[in-house]
Amino acid sequence: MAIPKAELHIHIEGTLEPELAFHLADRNGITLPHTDVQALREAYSFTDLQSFLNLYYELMDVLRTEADFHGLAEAYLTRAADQGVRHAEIFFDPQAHTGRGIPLDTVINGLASALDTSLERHNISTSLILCFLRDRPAQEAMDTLMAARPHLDRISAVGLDSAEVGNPPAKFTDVFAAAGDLGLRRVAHAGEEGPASYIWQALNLLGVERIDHGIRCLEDPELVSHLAATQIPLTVCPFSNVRLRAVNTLAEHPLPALMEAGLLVTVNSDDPSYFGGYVHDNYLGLQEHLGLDTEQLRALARNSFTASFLPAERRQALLAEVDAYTF
Ligand code: HPA
Ligand SMILES: [Zn+2]
Repeated sequence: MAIPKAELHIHIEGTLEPELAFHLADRNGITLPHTDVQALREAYSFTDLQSFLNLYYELMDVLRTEADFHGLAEAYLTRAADQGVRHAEIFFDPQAHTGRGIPLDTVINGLASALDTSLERHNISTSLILCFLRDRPAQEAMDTLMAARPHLDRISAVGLDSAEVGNPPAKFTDVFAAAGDLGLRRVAHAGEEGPASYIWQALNLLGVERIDHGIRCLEDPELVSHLAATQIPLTVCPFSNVRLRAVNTLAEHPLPALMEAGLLVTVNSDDPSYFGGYVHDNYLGLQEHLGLDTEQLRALARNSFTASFLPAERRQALLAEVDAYTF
C-alpha cells in the first residue's frame, strides 16, 4: 500500500478519464470531436496552461446530470484510495458548468453524494473547494459565491484557478473578502505561470492560507523567506508543471530547492487524467527523477496533512500513520 497522504490540489474535472468521457458522451447523446479514446489521449500534448484549459473545458461538456458528477467523483475516489490518499480537498469549477446551463445544485449535489460516503467506502475524508475562474469577470465570481450560500456546509474553502497571466489575484479582492466573511477558508493558484508578485497579492490582498503551485516564488528571495517564516504551504504539482511546460523536465523540477529553503511543500496531481499520473505516481516520479529518498517522501506525506484543513484529531491520527509507515 502506498504511503498515507492528503491530496490538496486536485481539480475534480481534471480526473475525467477519456474512457469515462466517452461513456458519458454516449449516455448523454453527445458527439465528441475525437474519434476514440486513443485519439483523445493523443490530444493530451500541451504547450502551456491555456492549451490544456482549452481541452479541459471542452471535455467537461459530457458532464450534464447529478449522476455524471457523482460518477466522476466516485471514479476519482476509487483511484485515490489505491494511491494511499486518506484525505482530499477537492477543487471544482462551478462557473465552467453554470456557464453552459448546468444548475449549480446539479453539480454540488452530484459531487457531494459521492463525497458523503467516501470515508466509509474508501477510507478517505473529503471536502470541496469552490474555485472561481480568474479569466471571468470578478462580478461573476461574486454571483457564484452568493449562489453557493445554501451549500456552504459542504464547502470548506474558495480557490482561484484558470488562465493566470493577466488575471492577477487583486481582481478578486472583494469576493475573497466576502468568502472570508462567510467563514470560508481561502487558497489561490499563484506563481504557476504568473510572476512572484501574484503570490504576494494572493497573500496580502486575498488572505489565502495556502498557495497552489507557487513555484515561481523562487524568483523572489524575500518571498521565499516570508513563506519559510510563515510556513504558508505550497501545493506543488510536478507532473503538471512538466506537462504544461512551466518546468522542462522532472529532473529539473525546483521541488528540492523549495524543500531546502525550508518551505512547507506538498505534492499533488492537479489534473491527473491529463498529466500522466495520480498523486502517488508523482511521488514515485520524484523518487526516480530527482532521487528523493524514502524519508523525504515521508516528509512530503507529513506536510500534506500539516497543510490540510483537517480538524486536529484526525490530522494527528493520520500523521501517526505516516510515521509508522514502512516502505
Ligand atoms: O493547473 C491549473 N492551473 C490553473 N487552472 C486550472 N484548472 C485546472 N487545472 C488548472
Ligand atoms: Zn490546479
